[in-house]
Amino acid sequence: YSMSQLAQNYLAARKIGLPIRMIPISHTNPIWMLVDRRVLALVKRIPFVGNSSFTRYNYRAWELADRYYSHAEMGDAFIVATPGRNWLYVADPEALIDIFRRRIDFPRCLELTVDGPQWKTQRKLTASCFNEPNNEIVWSETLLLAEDMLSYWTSKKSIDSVAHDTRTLSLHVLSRAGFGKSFKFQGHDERSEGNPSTSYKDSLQLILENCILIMALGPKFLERAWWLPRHLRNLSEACSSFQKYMTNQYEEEKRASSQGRGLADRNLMTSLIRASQDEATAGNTGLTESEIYGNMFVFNFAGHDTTAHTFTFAIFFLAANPQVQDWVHDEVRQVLGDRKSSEWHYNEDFPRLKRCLSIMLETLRLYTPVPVAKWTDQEAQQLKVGDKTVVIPPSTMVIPSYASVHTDPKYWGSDSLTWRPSRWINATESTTTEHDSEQLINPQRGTFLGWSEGSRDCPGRKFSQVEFVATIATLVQEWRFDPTTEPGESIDDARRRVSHQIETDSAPVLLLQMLHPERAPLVWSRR
Ligand code: HEM
Repeated sequence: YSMSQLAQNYLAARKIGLPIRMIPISHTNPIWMLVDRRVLALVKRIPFVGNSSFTRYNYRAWELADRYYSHAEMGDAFIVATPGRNWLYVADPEALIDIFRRRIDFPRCLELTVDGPQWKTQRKLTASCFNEPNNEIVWSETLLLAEDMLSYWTSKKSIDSVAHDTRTLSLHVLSRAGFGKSFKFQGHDERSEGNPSTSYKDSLQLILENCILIMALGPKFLERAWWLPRHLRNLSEACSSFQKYMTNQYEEEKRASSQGRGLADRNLMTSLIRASQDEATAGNTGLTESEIYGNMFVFNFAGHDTTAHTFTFAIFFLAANPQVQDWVHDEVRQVLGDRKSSEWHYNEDFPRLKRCLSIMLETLRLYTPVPVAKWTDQEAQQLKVGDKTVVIPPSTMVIPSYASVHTDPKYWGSDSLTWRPSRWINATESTTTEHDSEQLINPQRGTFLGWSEGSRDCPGRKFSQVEFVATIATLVQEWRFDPTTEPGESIDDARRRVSHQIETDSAPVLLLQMLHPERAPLVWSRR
């Protein structure tokens, strides 16, 4: 059956007229996904078979290892025919912009949020909550948390919990900027077991750690199933306690607004309630209570691991590249001097910390955490790729080749595979100070898609940038960090080991992440 499906898909792919590669197993087959890398590592050793489309394309996220090579061989678009669907990979910047623009023609394959006209209302309201007052909250809360994280890290001989601690930081920033709830940072060894049925933070943490399970089983099922194992019952308690918290917030904001005053705090939840009520007052459709809860869940889900994984990659890249640490440190000293973080100002300081931001951009360029998959759904679609127009049949996956456009030497130069944040900075004619003459470059449209593009791009882009810049500036202002050395290893060897680990031990779990960052502990020393 599989082979006949593959043959049919191959014939359909031939009609499109683009280069084709065939793979015998669908790379999204869940059983295959459990063993794909292990099996292929064995197959690679077999002479003649070892180097084939099967070993090259038949696993999830092969794009990361392949970078721009397949597109260099086959051009800006090619098809991988599988027994499931045909997958069209596109690396032409203009065609990509066209795909992102045509939201209806190329919908997301897996919808996290709603789509259609309902989406339009929701997006308008949700986007309005990601505003400058909220970014200011992100800035000040991140500074407090990053300061505490740094104190924790520098109080230890070495740190092997970077990934864990940056997840805590990102969760706490979300709970403050999302719901108005502040929590003190607790490092990996300081964390006490909380009670998810009474604590808002513990319930949110448990929910985010298990969101796929919750989505698969459904909160209603969990609620009714008293016979489930303890862990799942805890999860159910966390869902209801979190729901209670959201209901309280909702009622409070509604009360405040019916008395003609909004809550002073412009967090995402209160802003969303307010925006929705304004919309209803103007005679348009606002959001229902459950739509507000749904959106808050999506904000948390979408803003947690994305930022935390990016932090982990960036911190390990910095540990492996001390010269880049010095380069960012220079900027932080020029912009912030000796000022304590309580005296840093979002409006004045954040826009000047361009080198700090370039660390994030360069990390996302090479390790883009969120894969975006579109498809043609039930209709055939035309797409212009270069000077050729192709007709893509229904039910074809359409994949923006991030890993290719982000590393193609055509756009990024001959060292495109090297992590070099300074590529994002251009020095222009000097303005007031030497540092302020530096500007962030604007890459050619369609060649950098870290936060996606078009009407469904990431509304949390600036939120995540503010969080990232505030953290990096805090970490490098007075301290430097290096990998610990293993017996017989020089510090340069240790740095090479960390670079190698980033390259070879990163893969998608839910999102792309470093798989075992704890294997490379870091040590902190004062500058
Ligand atoms: C490094 C950090 C981040 C990266 C790389 C990132 C990337 C992305 C990407 C690529 C998408 C589009 C996904 C798709 O089309 O399937 C997206 C969507 C989204 N992101 Fe982010 N994101 C980040 C941080 C955040 C944060 C901090 C928040 C919120 C606090 C957030 C909220 C959202 C939401 C709500 C969507 C869905 C938008 C819609 O469907 O209209 N993101 N993000």
